[in-house]
Amino acid sequence: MSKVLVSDPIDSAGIDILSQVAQVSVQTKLPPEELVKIIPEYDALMVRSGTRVTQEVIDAGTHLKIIGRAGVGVDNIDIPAATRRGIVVVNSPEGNTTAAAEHAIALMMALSRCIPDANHSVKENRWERKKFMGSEVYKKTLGVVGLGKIGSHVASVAKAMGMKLLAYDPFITAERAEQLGCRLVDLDFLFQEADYITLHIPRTPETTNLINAESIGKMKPTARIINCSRGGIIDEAALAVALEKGQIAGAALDVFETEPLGESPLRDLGANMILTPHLGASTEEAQVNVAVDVAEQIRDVLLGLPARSAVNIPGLNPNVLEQLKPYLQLAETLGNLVGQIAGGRIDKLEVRLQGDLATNQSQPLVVASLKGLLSNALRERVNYVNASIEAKERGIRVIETKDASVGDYSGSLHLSARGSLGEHSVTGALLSDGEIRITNLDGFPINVPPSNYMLFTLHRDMPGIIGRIGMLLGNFNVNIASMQVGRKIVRGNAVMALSLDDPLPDGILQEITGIPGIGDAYTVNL
Ligand SMILES: NC(=O)c1ccc[n+]([C@@H]2O[C@H](COP(=O)([O-])OP(=O)(O)OC[C@H]3O[C@@H](n4cnc5c(N)ncnc54)[C@H](O)[C@@H]3O)[C@@H](O)[C@H]2O)c1
Ligand SMILES: O=C(O)[C@H](O)COP(=O)(O)O
Repeated sequence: MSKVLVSDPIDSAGIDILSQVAQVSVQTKLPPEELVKIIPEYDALMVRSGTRVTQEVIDAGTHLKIIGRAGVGVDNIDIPAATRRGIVVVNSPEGNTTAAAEHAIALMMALSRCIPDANHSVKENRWERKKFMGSEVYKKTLGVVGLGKIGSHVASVAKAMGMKLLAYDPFITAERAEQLGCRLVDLDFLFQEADYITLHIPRTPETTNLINAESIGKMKPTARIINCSRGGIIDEAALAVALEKGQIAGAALDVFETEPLGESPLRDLGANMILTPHLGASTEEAQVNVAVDVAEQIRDVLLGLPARSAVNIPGLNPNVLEQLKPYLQLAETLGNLVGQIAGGRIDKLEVRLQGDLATNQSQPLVVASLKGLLSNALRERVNYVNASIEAKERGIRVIETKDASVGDYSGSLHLSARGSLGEHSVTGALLSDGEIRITNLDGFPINVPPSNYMLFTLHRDMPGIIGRIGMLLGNFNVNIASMQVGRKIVRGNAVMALSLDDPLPDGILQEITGIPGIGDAYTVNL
């Protein structure tokens, strides 16, 4: 039975799902060295933001197939290290969107009405009505930095509260912003005009310290900043100085450069600074959502099924995956086949999507073809995660082409590989029942299903060849399941494709190529 380590607090709904297929061990607050020590035992690791999944952890996790992040941000996981090792990393891109957006709104309201300090004051037996004079958000301008899932939700709630909305997001269109009731503006304009600035962006080199002394200097003295996205996007020292000096009116932070927040000047500020301990996703609903979402994906991957929200499988978004699922197996089979025929070191692979298939995204089929191709050398070590990297490291040049013209099949996939045994090509298609057919080999039309053991010959189309091959295989006690010849002209060159019930014994290829008229022969195991 597979083993899953859960190293952060995860809702029991997720643990129940994992327990259907695996032995689950929940061990939170593990010191890093302890995690490295125990991780070799596990097939899967499930975390939130509390566990740092470093390269050391990943390298030690020799059995790891999947790392699941029950949440959005995967910045605590070394994704390149996981990708190199072929470990799929999944997250829950939408499970806590509402929770995080509502927390941002809650912080904005708490800031505008001094709620935390007023609460504290009453509990301390004071009644300071004058001290906690608030300001309304109605008709104020909210600047949303990052108009993705959470930013959009915040915008729609703020709009309902009567706020005017500005947005900065270099990756969305003005039309999309308009649909959300926002005016897309440049960052400086947003800083200058906004009464409230809310951040909903990932931490990247571009966004690190986006809010700093200089950008704060552009803001109104009445401006208030909310950060419910990632620590490090605000220069905390600069913010503390600005609040101390009254350069801006307030800030509310849920996330910090270092978590848990250690010694910090932010702690010394008054009602103009609200701090929460990374609570954006901490609602009962969000925790069930993310736990179920990620546990289901871990379960599926452990059962050999694809994950719907893998962050390190390029081009495989859930919708595309669903649509292309039958073709992925076709691509993998053809990749495997052409890899064995081309043989040895492959330096070029052309992947051509033909007919109806040409309307699809090619990337997933390229990855699947590479996985099949490389499985000859790398066996189970190659998967959808690392196939492209492995191909690149082996110097395989990949050419993707599309040809919308329809041939014998409405949609087909053509692979051509150049290897140490020459350049070979194979085409395949799916029948209406989803069955795979190999429809062409090296330009010769055939129509054979793939099978475990296959033999292909390139020969002269002349009497006696088929019989002699049949005799030879019979002598070696190899049973022929099906046989087909593909030729372009009578008595010209031809291809023979045989599906066999038994593996071909060593040395038989030499005897086959010794038959007069046979040029080349290839054994293929699919
Ligand atoms: N506090 C919490 O507990 C909590 C919970 C969930 C998510 N988050 C964090 O919130 C952030 C937003 O999450 P999301 O689900 O909305 O992500 P998302 O990917 O849906 O949206 C992010 C948006 O930021 C935009 N963006 C990227 N770089 C930008 C830049 N340089 N300037 C402006 N915009 C930029 C993107 O175009 C995108 O629209 C993430 O950092 C996520 O990790 C925090
Ligand atoms: O990226 C996220 O999903 C949030 O930061 C939530 O993190 P958490 O799961 O540790 O609460």
